[in-house]
Amino acid sequence: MTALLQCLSHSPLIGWVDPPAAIVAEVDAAVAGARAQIAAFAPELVILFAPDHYNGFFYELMPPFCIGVQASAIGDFNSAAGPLPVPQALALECARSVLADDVDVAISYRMQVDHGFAQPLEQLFGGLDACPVIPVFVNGVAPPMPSCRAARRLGAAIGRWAAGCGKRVLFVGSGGLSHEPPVPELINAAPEMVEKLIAGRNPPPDQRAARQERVRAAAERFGRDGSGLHPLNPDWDRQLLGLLAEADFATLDGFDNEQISLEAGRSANETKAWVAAFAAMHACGPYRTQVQYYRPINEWIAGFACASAVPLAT
Ligand SMILES: O=C(O)CCc1cccc(O)c1O
Ligand SMILES: [Fe+2]
Repeated sequence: MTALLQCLSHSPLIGWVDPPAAIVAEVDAAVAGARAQIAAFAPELVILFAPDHYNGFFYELMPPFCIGVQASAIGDFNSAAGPLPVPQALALECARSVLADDVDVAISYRMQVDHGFAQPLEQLFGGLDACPVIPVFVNGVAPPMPSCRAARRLGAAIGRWAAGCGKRVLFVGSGGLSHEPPVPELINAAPEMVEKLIAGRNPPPDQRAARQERVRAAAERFGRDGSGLHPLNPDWDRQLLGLLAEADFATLDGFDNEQISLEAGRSANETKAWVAAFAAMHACGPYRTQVQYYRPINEWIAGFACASAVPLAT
């Protein structure tokens, strides 16, 4: 087996605003299963698709997609901080191949990433530096956003490169599913916030703390009585999981960003990281998907899912 896929929702609220212990235990068991499957596979390279939440990417220059050639995690909430072990030559080779395939992607030699990247690496590997990783930013938060179709085409191009790179590759997708946490928005923002969204790298600690406290308070309320935020949408989540499992990229290509936001919350656009990861896996051959876990978890503001995929022919 030379390819494996693991997708999972992220939430920085894990450990901050938790659902009942039995639910936390369910998620822990699902993640432990994913870890064991990955350990048995022993990946030589991780290609990690994930969004950002105005921690590393800003409107000063907001690409739809970006491959990190050098990258570090900023450590928001309680996520790990520090450099990611990016194999530079491989990341460049990947970018070159994708661009030669007529799929445009930015590259960065100073990519900053947040919990969207750090959390899956911590959950699946116990830390940031366990395995070489090519981080791929997918803009799932800052409008105007790339389409599902563009995410699928990016993933497929990366998958075609990965299929020929001679390594055991683990594709990881991070984010979603349905949710709408209180991420700031450029539209209607006050001038001070506008500046932060355009050029807000490395904010002072008190500003970061205030922002995190806003998210925490919203999660507490949403967890208590389901109020204050766009409701999670289990039907939408299950439909998405079904389409990914069936590799029905034709239907996924037809998803519209506005419609996603209306039905499943604005941050459901993060699930393009899943679409890209599954498309990459699909480029390596037919696969079989296992949904290891799903539950809408208000306390974490997330339709929370774990799904893996293995090649059919093994
Ligand atoms: O950083 C932020 O402000 C948003 C944090 C956040 C909360 C819940 C679910 C998420 O997927 C997420 O990213
Ligand atoms: Fe997120």
